[in-house]
Amino acid sequence: MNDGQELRVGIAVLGTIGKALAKAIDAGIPGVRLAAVAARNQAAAEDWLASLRHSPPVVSFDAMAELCDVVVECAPAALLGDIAAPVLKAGKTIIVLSCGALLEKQELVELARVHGGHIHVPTGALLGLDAVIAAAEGHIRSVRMITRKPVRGLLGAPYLAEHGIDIDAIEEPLRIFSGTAREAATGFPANLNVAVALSLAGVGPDDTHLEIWADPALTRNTHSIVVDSDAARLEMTIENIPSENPKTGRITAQSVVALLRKFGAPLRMGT
Ligand SMILES: NC(=O)C1=CN([C@@H]2O[C@H](COP(=O)(O)OP(=O)(O)OC[C@H]3O[C@@H](n4cnc5c(N)ncnc54)[C@H](OP(=O)(O)O)[C@@H]3O)[C@@H](O)[C@H]2O)C=CC1
Ligand SMILES: O=C([O-])CC(=O)C(=O)O
Repeated sequence: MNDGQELRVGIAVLGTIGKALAKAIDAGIPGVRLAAVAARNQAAAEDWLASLRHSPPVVSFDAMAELCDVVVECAPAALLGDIAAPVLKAGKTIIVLSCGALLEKQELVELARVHGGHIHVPTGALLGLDAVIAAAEGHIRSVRMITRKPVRGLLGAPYLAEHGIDIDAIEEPLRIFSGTAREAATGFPANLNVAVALSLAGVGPDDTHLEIWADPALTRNTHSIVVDSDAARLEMTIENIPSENPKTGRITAQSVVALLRKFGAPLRMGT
């Protein structure tokens, strides 16, 4: 925090989630200020930001770590290390949406530990992480998730090309993947962050089982989870309305807004 105890937030980068977040912060979250934004096309970003009430500077990832207390990573997964490392080296907090990439970047957790920084994975497009985290304080016997997505929410995933799976013209639901959250993170880096978030909250990426279905009749990204533990059995489903990016549910940005609001709130709900 700076002297005024105002939380200075940075957004990296200005895609679908980034823009929704920038608008929400600009509209007003008590105690929170949009202090900087990173984007690869500086001129386009400055153009877009000019419509905000308070337009922040467009800066590099390194400068963002200096200017902000908290940085929200909402970029392609391949950029996670470049965005997070300077933030963590500065002992600050990074909110990570491309959490699938964290599995291959465990050194970031060590950086956070050494420098007193924090990595926060929000609930994002999922539900129930609070209950899964609580269940993990006891013994979880199994975690299973079934994801069903419209075809356009899955197109472009490397797993499809690697396995010669063509979903363009399917007319019936097709199971395209069955495996662990870790395998899904590699095969679907832009589509299944939620499975990795669930795994990190619960029993880890190698013991969290996942099926992915492409369903041409669906309009929503749907995740159904069953957790069996010695404290509770959880059964939960979320049907996400896609944003402008068909891979990304609208609720994802709202999850981060809710988290930022919590940082400054006298009454904080949830685990
Ligand atoms: N944890 C969760 O629950 C969820 C996580 N996600 C993840 O959040 C991340 C962001 O999602 P979303 O906002 O929908 O993604 P978008 O595709 O809408 O935005 C990505 C942005 O990244 C920019 N970009 C691409 N390459 C570079 C680069 N080399 N340097 C700087 N910027 C670059 C693009 O810029 P340009 O406009 O110039 O092309 C674009 O603006 C993704 O990794 C997604 O998988 C999404 C949903 C849920
Ligand atoms: O997992 C993701 O990255 C996104 C997702 O499924 C959703 O928005 O429903």
